[in-house]
Amino acid sequence: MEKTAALNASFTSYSLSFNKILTPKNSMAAVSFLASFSPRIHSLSSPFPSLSIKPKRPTNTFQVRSVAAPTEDVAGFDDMVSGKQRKYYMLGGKGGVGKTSCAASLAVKFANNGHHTLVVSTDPAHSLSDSFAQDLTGGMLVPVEGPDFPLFALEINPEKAREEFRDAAKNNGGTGVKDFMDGMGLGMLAEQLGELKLGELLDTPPPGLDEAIAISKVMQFLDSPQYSKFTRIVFDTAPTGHTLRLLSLPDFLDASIGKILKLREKIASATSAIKSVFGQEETRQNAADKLEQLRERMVKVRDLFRDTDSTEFVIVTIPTVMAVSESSRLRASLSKENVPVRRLIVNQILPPSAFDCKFCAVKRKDQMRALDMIRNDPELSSLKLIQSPLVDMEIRGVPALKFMGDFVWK
Ligand SMILES: Nc1ncnc2c1ncn2[C@@H]1O[C@H](COP(=O)(O)OP(=O)(O)OP(=O)(O)O)[C@@H](O)[C@H]1O
Repeated sequence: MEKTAALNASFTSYSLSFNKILTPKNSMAAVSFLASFSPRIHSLSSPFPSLSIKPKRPTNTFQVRSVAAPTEDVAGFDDMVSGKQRKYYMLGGKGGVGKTSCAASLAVKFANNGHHTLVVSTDPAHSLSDSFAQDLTGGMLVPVEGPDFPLFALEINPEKAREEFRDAAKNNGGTGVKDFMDGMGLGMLAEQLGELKLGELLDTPPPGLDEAIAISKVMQFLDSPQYSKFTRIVFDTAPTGHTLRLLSLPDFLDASIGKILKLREKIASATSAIKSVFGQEETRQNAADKLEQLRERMVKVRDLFRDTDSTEFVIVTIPTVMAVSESSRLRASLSKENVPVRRLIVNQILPPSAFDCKFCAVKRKDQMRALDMIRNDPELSSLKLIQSPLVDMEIRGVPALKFMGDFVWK
């Protein structure tokens, strides 16, 4: 009975209805996490000065109090949420640091604050479904149940799409390729692939083709009027390497298409007289126009990712030397690509404790060293630092994501 009562733990100042996800086991875990923010410990070493918990007397309910602190507005969420113009947030970083959890919690928070929100995963190893504890697979927009305003999720599997593309190329000698590429919003590229025999290159795909398919699919959705209502788009990106290819691809395509177009012009001027005799001039012109359209679309994507007014890349990391080093390189690459970065989430920081075991004490020291490294890193020190605690339960499902969102996105 006592455990059942604990299930009803109420986290009042967060207005958190956590009951749906609490089992007797993890409810105690939640309680122990929250209890670790006791005011006494907080005054010693808490890296989260705005949080403290005060267990109520013997009533089996717990209360998290939000204590006013100068750095209360750590993430600057008010700024992120304000305005109805469409904004894009891309969350990226090293594998396993918590990108999906941070992206999903941000999407839930946007949706709970009045935005029609879309969360997109471009990571071939998707975990959005796991994070939301709902089946979001299928490559289409799927509504997420729970938030106050509509939240949709889209899991794109670029590698699978490429496989399908390659199979279509083999089986249908090109026609199936066009149908498939049309479906992906890349019909004009298919024509070029056919004409230039680029299809053969799929056995050794050009860098970034997977990401091209991912971008193209998202743009296809967002271009259509029925999706114009989405005012916040959150990308849960693949680990660092993929992300950088994704960002540099529009430039790569822009350059290649530019070259192809020039080449075509030269060939065209030499052969147009002959071709027009055989009635092929119109087809050639049509294909060139479509290629130009693709180029323009990619330029649009590239500009979007670099638009400081509408786009922001949020780096997620953990307090280890390796992760911080990778984040620093990522920031440098993003700066080179002119992608706006303002925030750095340091996730999975050990919560304060008065009684560290030897393991925890060593770990904590390591984490503090990594945090110092961030403060002294030329690429990272200027970013808004968002510190997110390691919680001793799995963050799964909308109520848990809301819970995480409330301490990360303040
Ligand atoms: N602050 C946290 N406290 C405790 N567990 C966390 C925290 N953040 C994330 N996790 C857990 O860590 C695991 C990995 O998180 P997540 O899937 O969000 O990472 P990721 O960076 O997206 O991983 P991948 O690179 O594999 O896609 C999950 O089990 C998640 O619940």
